[in-house]
Amino acid sequence: MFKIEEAIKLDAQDEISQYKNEFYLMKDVLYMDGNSLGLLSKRAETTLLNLLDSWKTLGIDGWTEGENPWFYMSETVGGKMAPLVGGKLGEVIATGSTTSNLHQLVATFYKPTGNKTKILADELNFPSDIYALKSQIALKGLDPAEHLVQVESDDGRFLSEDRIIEAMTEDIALIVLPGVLYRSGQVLNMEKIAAAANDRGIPIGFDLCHSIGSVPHSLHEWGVDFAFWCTYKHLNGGPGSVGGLFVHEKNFGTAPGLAGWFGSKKESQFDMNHTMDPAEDSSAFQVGTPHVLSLAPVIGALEMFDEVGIDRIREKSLKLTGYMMKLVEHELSEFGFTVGNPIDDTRGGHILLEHQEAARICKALKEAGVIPDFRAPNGVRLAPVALYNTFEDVWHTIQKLKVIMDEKRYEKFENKRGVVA
Ligand SMILES: Cc1ncc(COP(=O)(O)O)c(C=O)c1O
Ligand SMILES: Nc1c(O)cccc1C(=O)C[C@H](N)C(=O)O
Repeated sequence: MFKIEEAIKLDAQDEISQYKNEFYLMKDVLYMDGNSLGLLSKRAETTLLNLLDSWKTLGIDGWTEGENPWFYMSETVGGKMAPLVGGKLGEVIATGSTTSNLHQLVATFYKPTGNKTKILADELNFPSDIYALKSQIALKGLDPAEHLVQVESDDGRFLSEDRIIEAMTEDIALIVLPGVLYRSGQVLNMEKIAAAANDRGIPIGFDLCHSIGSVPHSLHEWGVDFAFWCTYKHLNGGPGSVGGLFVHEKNFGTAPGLAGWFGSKKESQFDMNHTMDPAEDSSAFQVGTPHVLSLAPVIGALEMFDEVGIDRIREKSLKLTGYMMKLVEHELSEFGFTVGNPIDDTRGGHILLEHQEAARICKALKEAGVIPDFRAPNGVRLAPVALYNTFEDVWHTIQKLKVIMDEKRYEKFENKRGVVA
């Protein structure tokens, strides 16, 4: 069970193991950071190079000609992401970044009126979301200290769905929550939470940065009003690759809070009228010219999700993290780690090991050829990725961590994070 032979056996049983050959794996490196920046695949590289070629050979005509006409790319890539979030065609658009999409969606769906003026969030979400929510509240002339309600966590790791639902009181005008928590990897029961929000008539949106490409979603069926995400983590779209958003078709026709000409109907966009004629679907929530160079690699990266399907990815991901947790328990029990992720199937695509020396343990792991990431104040996140990591990678990672702990190799580093952790 704990010997390398077990890892070799598990790899031999893995039906999607061939996909690791699609990626540029770094030499002598065990890459466990797909939840911050996924690796480059050959297909993503190809679609990026093809895009450059279309610019080279077509110039301005690249907007409407060539393999992937730029004018329609946001819609076509959105369509390819739709199965990953359980959206219908037209409900998903590739655009913006996580934070800019959140701004767009809050500007659209946050309509404080009468006593209903507050936004419900949580105290564990990624800081950028909280900054955006506070600034949107301030833009309405309201005080964020009073109008942002953050559901508390008992242990700093997990949120209780029941507590979230209890906080959906009369004064809540909008709800924004993560699908998977960025530190602990807890998968929130989005279906249950969305049903409660729908019952109370409160618009609800989810940040899917850590869940898209890692866990399946059925946003349309669950009645979620909107969602937003990045494509550079589990989708392997590259640093700064274009993000995405979902708007449920029940909300089509809602005027975009932040308007811009790329939100227009395609056929009238170039009429140059000063009265906007917004698209009838999620396209309406685009603002300016798409960042086509940062969108191009996403096309190739998504092909593999289409071929494999999110259910098989989730199945392997759970096996990888399950195997990793067993090894942690067996090999690292004497070194003072606490497993900070859910141990059952409500964990997402990574595990979180908490330790007071976490910052320098991460540095020692990097020195030993393992790429983790550190999350303040005490977290080592390890994300074995279904498309390119193996069970052997997991085995070697834990063996290396054991040596680091056993020989206290982390002691030569300062217990302080780097500029980009
Ligand atoms: C959950 C979550 N929300 C928001 C962000 C911010 O995303 P962006 O920099 O793409 O706006 C990140 C990561 O960067 C994240 O993990
Ligand atoms: N977006 C990032 C960046 O620009 C640099 C380094 C890391 C990131 C990340 O995405 C971090 C990620 N949101 C997290 O969960 O911590």
